[in-house]
Amino acid sequence: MKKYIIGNWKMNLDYAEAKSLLQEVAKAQDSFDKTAEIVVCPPLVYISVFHELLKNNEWIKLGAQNVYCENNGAFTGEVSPTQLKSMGVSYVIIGHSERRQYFGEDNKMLLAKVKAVLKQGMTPIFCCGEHLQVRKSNVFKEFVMKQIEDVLFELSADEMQKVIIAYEPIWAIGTGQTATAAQAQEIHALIRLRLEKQFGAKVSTQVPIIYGGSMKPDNAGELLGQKDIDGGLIGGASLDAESFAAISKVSE
Ligand SMILES: O=C(CO)COP(=O)(O)O
Repeated sequence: MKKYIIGNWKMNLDYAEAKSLLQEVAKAQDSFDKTAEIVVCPPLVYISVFHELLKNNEWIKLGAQNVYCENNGAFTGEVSPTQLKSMGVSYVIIGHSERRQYFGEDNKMLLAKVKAVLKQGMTPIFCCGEHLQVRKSNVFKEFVMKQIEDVLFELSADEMQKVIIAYEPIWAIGTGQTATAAQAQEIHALIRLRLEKQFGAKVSTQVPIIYGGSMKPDNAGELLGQKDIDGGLIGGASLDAESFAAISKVSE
């Protein structure tokens, strides 16, 4: 399966910085793995300018960090799937732990968002992952499986095969403490097994399961070398064009 290298810029960079980072990434094309799908998810406010800037660029795909579940109406401050679609967005991150934690997004909302994004022909990147406390309690596997079952098992097999799953252990996000390749692979394999039981082998082998949490050029090789790790959702290291490119390259 093709590797997915996805940069989540979160709420970082002013416009001048964001534009110059995008230009640096575009200039570094030769340093990226040509066979990987490269996606950048800037803050929403830059999406329309990035759409323009990427007009003649075929290899960098545009992603959004969030979306609302309705296409239009009186939802002050929200942005809809159709609006993102019209700005050339192909990927949408849904259920990032920061949105679950700080904005109280629950399973019902996440399912509505996943469905709304699929309806517009965009790819949801559905995030799951446990807190340190849960990891220590030893029920972390059940916890992560439940996050997936509660939302994604409401989809049809046809819908499911159009979703990317991102496993992001919360204790590894922005902490510099990455999961070991074995820890990540263990959960990825389990997710794939659950997908197979629910949706069949065809779907389970097709759904990309990517890892996020302090992925850097020096640990990406081992992580991306695991059988069930199909890419990375990269925060901090995606804010530097060279590191972002290097992460894609180590997986070649
Ligand atoms: O949350 C993440 C990506 O969505 C990971 O962030 P870091 O790579 O900064 O740990």
